[in-house]
Amino acid sequence: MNVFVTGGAGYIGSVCVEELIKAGHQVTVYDNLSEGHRSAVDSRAKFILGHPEKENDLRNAVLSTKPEAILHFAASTLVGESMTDPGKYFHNNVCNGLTLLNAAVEAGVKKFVFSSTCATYGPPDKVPMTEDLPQRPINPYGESKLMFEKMLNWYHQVHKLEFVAFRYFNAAGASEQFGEHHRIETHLIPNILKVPLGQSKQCDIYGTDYPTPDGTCIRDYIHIIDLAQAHMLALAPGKQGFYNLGNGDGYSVRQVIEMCEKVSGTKIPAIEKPRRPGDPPKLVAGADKAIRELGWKPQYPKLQDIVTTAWNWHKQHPNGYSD
Ligand SMILES: NC(=O)c1ccc[n+]([C@@H]2O[C@H](COP(=O)([O-])OP(=O)(O)OC[C@H]3O[C@@H](n4cnc5c(N)ncnc54)[C@H](O)[C@@H]3O)[C@@H](O)[C@H]2O)c1
Ligand SMILES: O=c1ccn([C@@H]2O[C@H](COP(=O)(O)OP(=O)(O)O[C@H]3O[C@H](CO)[C@H](O)[C@H](O)[C@H]3O)[C@@H](O)[C@H]2O)c(=O)[nH]1
Repeated sequence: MNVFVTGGAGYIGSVCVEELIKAGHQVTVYDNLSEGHRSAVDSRAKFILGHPEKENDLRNAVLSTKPEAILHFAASTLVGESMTDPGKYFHNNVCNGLTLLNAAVEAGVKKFVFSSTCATYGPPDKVPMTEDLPQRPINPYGESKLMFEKMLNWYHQVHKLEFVAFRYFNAAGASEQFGEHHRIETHLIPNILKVPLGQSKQCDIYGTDYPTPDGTCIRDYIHIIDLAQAHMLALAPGKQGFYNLGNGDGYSVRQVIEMCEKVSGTKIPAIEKPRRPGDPPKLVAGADKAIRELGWKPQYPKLQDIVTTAWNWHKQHPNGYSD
C-alpha cells in the first residue's frame, strides 16, 4: 500500500516505518522533527519535513502523496509536561489532528490508524483493562487523545473513514536499527539505562506511596516491534475500531530497575522522589480483542527481552541519534 506516516521520525514511528518497508509497503514520512530525528527515518522512505506553524503543509503533503492509508503517530506525548502546558497538547494532538483528518477525507484515504493510549482511561476500576472500561483521563495528554478518538469515531460515522485506534500501554525496547532517543528523556527504561551507560549516577523513582505491593507505579511494557506488527494487521480491509495493545503483565518501577540491573550486570542506585503529577498507580492491558480480531501475537512479551533489546541499542548508540 501507499502509506503516509506522521511522526515517522519518532521512537515508535521509526520502527513502524522499518516494518512497513520490510512488508513491501511504499512509505512517506511526514515529521516536523520537533522530537524525532532525520536519521531515524529508514532511508528507503520518502521524507517530508513539516512546519509546526503551517497547517497547509500537512494538507498539501497528504494530497500530493495520495495515500491509501495514514498511520498517525505525530503528537506531543508527555504526561508530566501536559500537566504544566495543556495548551500545547490540545493544539498539537487535537487541532493539528483535525487538519490531518480533513485531509484524509479529502484525499479519499481508505484506512486511518491512530496511536492512542491507555492514558485515555485514567485510573481503571479493574485490571486487566478492557476496551469497554469508562474513559476518564486524569491528565491533558490523555484527554487530548480521547478527544481525537471521538473525532475519529464521528468521521467514521459521517464520512465512512475506516479506522483502527490503538491504545498502547508503555512502549519500550528497540529494533536492531532504531531505538528510543528523546531530547529530554522522561521515560523510565531509557532513564534507568543511563546509569549502566555511565551517563547518570542514579535513577529516580517518582512516588513510593502508591497502593501497589512495593508502593511504586505499575505499568505494562510492550515491545515496539510488537506494536508495529499490530499496525500491519490493522491495514487489512474491514479492520475497524478501538484496540488495547499490551502484554497483560504489570511491572512496578522497582521491578523494572531490578530487570535493568540484571540485563546490564550493573548495580543501579535509585533515589526516591515525590509522585509525578498525572500518574495513575496501575495500568495493565487486557489485549484479547486485538489477539482475537486482528490475529495479533506479540513476539517479545517478556520484560527481560524488552529491556535487553533496549540495552543493546543504547550500548550501540550511547548518545542516541547524531541529529
Ligand atoms: N511511547 C509510549 O509509551 C506511548 C504510549 C502510548 C501512546 N503513544 C503514542 O504513540 C505515538 C508515538 O509516540 P513516540 O513515543 O514515538 O513519540 P515521539 O515523540 O518519539 O514521536 C512523535 C513524533 O511526532 C513528531 N511530531 C510531533 N508533532 C508533530 C507535528 N505537529 N507535525 C509533524 N510531526 C510531529 C515528532 O517530531 C516525533 O518525531 C504518539 O502519538 C504517542 O502519543 C506512545
Ligand atoms: O525516571 C523516571 C521515569 C518514570 N518513572 C515512573 O515510571 C512509570 C512509567 O513512566 P514513563 O514516563 O516511562 O511512562 P508513562 O506511563 O508516564 O507514559 C507512557 O505511557 C502513557 C500511557 O500510560 C502515555 O501514552 C505516554 O505517551 C507514554 O510516555 C511512571 O509511574 C513514572 O512515574 C520513574 O519513576 N522515574
